[in-house]
Amino acid sequence: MTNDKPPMVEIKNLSKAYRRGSQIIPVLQDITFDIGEGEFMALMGPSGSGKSTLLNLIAGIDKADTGIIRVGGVDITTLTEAELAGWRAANVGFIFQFYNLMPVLTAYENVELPLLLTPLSRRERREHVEMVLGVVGLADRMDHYPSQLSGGQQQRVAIARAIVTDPTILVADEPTGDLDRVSAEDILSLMDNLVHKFGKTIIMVTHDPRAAEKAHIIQHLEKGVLTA
Ligand SMILES: Nc1ncnc2c1ncn2[C@@H]1O[C@H](COP(=O)(O)OP(=O)(O)OP(=O)(O)O)[C@@H](O)[C@H]1O
Repeated sequence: MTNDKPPMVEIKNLSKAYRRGSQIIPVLQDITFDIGEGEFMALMGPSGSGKSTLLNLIAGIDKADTGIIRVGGVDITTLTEAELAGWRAANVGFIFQFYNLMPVLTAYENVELPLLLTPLSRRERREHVEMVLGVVGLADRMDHYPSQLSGGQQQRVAIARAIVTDPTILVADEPTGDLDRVSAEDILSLMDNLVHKFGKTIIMVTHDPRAAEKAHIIQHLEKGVLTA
């Protein structure tokens, strides 16, 4: 795929180690790659190879030791914790393996949650929430609680919540890991739609080869080093 725009995500010479007492455990070593706008990337690799750590760095949840992470032109490694929190809220949509919905809130209320941090009026929030619940095919389930929804439907609500603020990037950590094959296919088609119809940029950690097949690019990590 050719793309003459600057990359949506630029990662240069990124390294990260965890310290346990005097022990230093290298987790990511000298990682460099780009992700274009509207691309769908899968991160694969054995357990412990550093996939979630890399995803968390790109999403601004964790801090790199060295290197550059530019997302939408902003080098997030230079931001303070407070700036990073604001940046995350405005720029990153999260999709988790276990959905992470609030059980006491309806589908509508779960999706509205990130908008409560914005200056949007109640009416504007309603328009946004109804629109994204329509995109994920759950317009008729708005008043259901998570416990009244299937796993696949809960993941759809979580995806609606991730896109409702129109973030710069979507990060997904094993989004199909808790789903049966049919629901997993369904969620992957939805993610594919977000990329093709809405131009979203997605970075997804997965062990599932069928999930990776949907992606445009697959990056393999092996003991903290990119191998492809
Ligand atoms: N907070 C932490 N403190 C110390 N070590 C950590 C921490 N988080 C992760 N690690 C270590 O970093 C390495 C990479 O972990 P990471 O979760 O990124 O791997 P992964 O490829 O996502 O694995 P999995 O597929 O099992 O989720 C592992 O050796 C892990 O033990």
